[in-house]
Amino acid sequence: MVNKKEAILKVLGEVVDPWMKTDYLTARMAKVSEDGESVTIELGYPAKSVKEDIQNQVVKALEAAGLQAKVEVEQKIIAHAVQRTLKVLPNVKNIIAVSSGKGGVGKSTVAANVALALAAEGAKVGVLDADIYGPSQPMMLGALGRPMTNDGQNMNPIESLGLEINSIGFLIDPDEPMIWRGPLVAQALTQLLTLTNWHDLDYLVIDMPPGTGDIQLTLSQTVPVTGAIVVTTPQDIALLDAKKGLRMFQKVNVPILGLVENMSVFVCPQCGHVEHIFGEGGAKRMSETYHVDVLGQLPLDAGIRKEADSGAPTVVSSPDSLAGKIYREIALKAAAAIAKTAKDMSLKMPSVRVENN
Ligand SMILES: Nc1ncnc2c1ncn2[C@@H]1O[C@H](COP(=O)(O)OP(=O)(O)OP(=O)(O)O)[C@@H](O)[C@H]1O
Repeated sequence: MVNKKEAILKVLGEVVDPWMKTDYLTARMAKVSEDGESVTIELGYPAKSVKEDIQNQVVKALEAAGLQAKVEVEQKIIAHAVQRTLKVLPNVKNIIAVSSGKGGVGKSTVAANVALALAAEGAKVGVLDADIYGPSQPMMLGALGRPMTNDGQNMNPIESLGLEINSIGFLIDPDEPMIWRGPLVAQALTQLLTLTNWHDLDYLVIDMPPGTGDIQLTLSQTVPVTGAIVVTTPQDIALLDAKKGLRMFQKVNVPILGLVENMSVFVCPQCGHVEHIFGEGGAKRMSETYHVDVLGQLPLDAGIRKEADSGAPTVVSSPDSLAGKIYREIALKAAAAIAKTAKDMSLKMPSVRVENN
């Protein structure tokens, strides 16, 4: 006779997590007590807003199989693997690079909203503004002032809207043209990353400089990135650039968490008419060709611009708007995609030392 624990595990092997699209057994997220009286689902992504749905989903699946148990849903975010030649930072579990093939497609707006959405789901989140050409995170996130230092070497991030923030904008003169060469920029950004006193972050969202030149390539080789989000607009030319971005990350073995298509459609505020101003279906075609997910498609929306430019992005100022909902879905899908990547094993591996006796 099959005991209760085994029967429950069999059911959990058929219940698919809505964000990871994997069943709880395969994803190794389910724990069942020996007597089968209690079930714990340990999510690898922050999920405050969806925990209850997941709990109901599991309870219902068990009931349908004639089983009853106390079901709890918890979240435990761990560090995942980065490029083989690099090490995960000790105080940042996962780094998400938000990049775009060209400027002005809404990369910084997506980065800010995704960071806020992850924080709203219960994660500890930081933002590193590495966009040397237009550091806009301090303005978008209302992060005023300059990072202070206690020891003359490390900087304390600025705190705003529940996030820890540091920006290259604090260190450069925004009125001076940026003429640094790639290696110098990468060096400055790596220092900004490692010399900031991040406080045990689950995710650090990096707003990357736009483009796919040598600065971006050097960064993708020197910053320990867990996964990348590529932002694009539907225009063909932006998509061509986005393709270069995808290939760049694939070349350096950084998993692509997915694509975000920004300014996808225009919805007329007067009559509700939907217009595909910049063409239709580009991100979908690209996702099929490159086998990457589309995390979300955002409309061209005056609210998004106003909210971001006034220091309170959509996720905090209109969380229940359509755009707010799309940003939250993008963040959940990206975090779930990270949860599916390989764990960071570097702490578990003994360090090898060769000694001459
Ligand atoms: N979906 C949207 N609808 C309307 N306006 C938007 C949308 N997304 C972004 N914007 C606005 O477009 C402008 C450019 O966005 P953003 O700064 O995020 O782009 P970017 O790709 O980071 O540019 P760069 O890399 O050149 O700094 C901003 O004023 C922003 O508020």
